Amino acid sequence: MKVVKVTIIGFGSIGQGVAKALLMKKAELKREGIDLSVVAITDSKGAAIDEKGLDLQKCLQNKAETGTVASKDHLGMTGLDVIQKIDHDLVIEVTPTDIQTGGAGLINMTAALESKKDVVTSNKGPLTMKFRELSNLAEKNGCAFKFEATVGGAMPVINLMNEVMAGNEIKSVKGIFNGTCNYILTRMYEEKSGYSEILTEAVDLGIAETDPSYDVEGIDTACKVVILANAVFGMNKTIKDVDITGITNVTYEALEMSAKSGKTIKLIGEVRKDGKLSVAPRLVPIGHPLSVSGTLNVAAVQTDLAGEITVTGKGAGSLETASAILSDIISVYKCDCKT
Ligand SMILES: NC(=O)C1=CN([C@@H]2O[C@H](COP(=O)(O)OP(=O)(O)OC[C@H]3O[C@@H](n4cnc5c(N)ncnc54)[C@H](OP(=O)(O)O)[C@@H]3O)[C@@H](O)[C@H]2O)C=CC1
Ligand SMILES: N[C@@H](CC=O)C(=O)O
Ligand code: NA
Repeated sequence: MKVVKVTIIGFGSIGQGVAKALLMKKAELKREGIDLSVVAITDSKGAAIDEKGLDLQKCLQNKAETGTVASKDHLGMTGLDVIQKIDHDLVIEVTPTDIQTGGAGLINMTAALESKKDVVTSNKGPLTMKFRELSNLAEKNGCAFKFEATVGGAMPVINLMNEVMAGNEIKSVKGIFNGTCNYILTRMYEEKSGYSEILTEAVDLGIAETDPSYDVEGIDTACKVVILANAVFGMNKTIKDVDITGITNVTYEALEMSAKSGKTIKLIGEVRKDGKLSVAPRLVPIGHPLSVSGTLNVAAVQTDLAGEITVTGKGAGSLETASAILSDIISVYKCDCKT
């Protein structure tokens, strides 16, 4: 069994979730013929490196106790340094989403693919800005580029439409793609309060974006709509192509009035085959498949052969999102000629 050498770039909620999932699933992965060795982890302060394989439990402990995973001798070392200097096969890129410049994620993914490393990511910024360029680079260099975790967290949606439902024409997809907004709308109604009070709870749960205005202003949902449009429908869209309204103007009174007529308000993202992309709060009948609560996400996919398929699952969260990353890793290395 070949050892797959891995780096984790970003060690916040998701990076730590990945480390925990790898610890929990080591034996199962080996049974699938996959022996993963994490040789470097970085956060904003530096890196931990061991070319023979890091002790993940120790890395989690160091992060909890000192605020950084970095060892004293690798303080200041960046994700890019690690990608360029350390011998490895797979980059798990989980730095913050930045849709202004693509952030460190775009630099890291480009460098990884240019040096023929596989990339698995939950970072939406680079895919929202440069999906086609990154996919082409991966193809040109024979690398895997997998991103199930970028849309709907643990909820299978990209691989569902591209792989499991192969043969179907996908006509449209719509649903709830932001766990933070769904949690806030659910809790606002329960607590009779405004969105800003509940936002703090979502931040504490580790589900909000590093900049939570991305969540409540609908930008995060718009990123996911763009990724679905490009990765599933073969479009070439950016965030400028999405009509976006967030939840900042939704009040408790509006939720209460909707409930009186048997409806609830949900932030719905939609991709239509005619190219129309939208994000907006919409009225959904209580009990309808799209009226899921809390951090749940949901996607209703319209197809020509299968009709409507609806999936739901945790759209955010540390271990939940790590599960989508793990399933992408397994799909790359199980029965793969690379190993
Ligand atoms: N949280 C969730 O439920 C989900 C998140 N995502 C996406 O996953 C990604 C990670 O999210 P999450 O873990 O919640 O974010 P966090 O803010 O919790 O963690 C981000 C991590 O990246 C590190 N970091 C920041 N800048 C850099 C940099 N320039 N180079 C290297 N590391 C850097 C931070 O360092 P430090 O620790 O030192 O601050 C931190 O470790 C984001 O793109 C997000 O959109 C996707 C699905 C669900
Ligand atoms: N902040 C996002 C995290 C997952 O993409 C959300 O709340 O859905
Ligand atoms: Na997903």
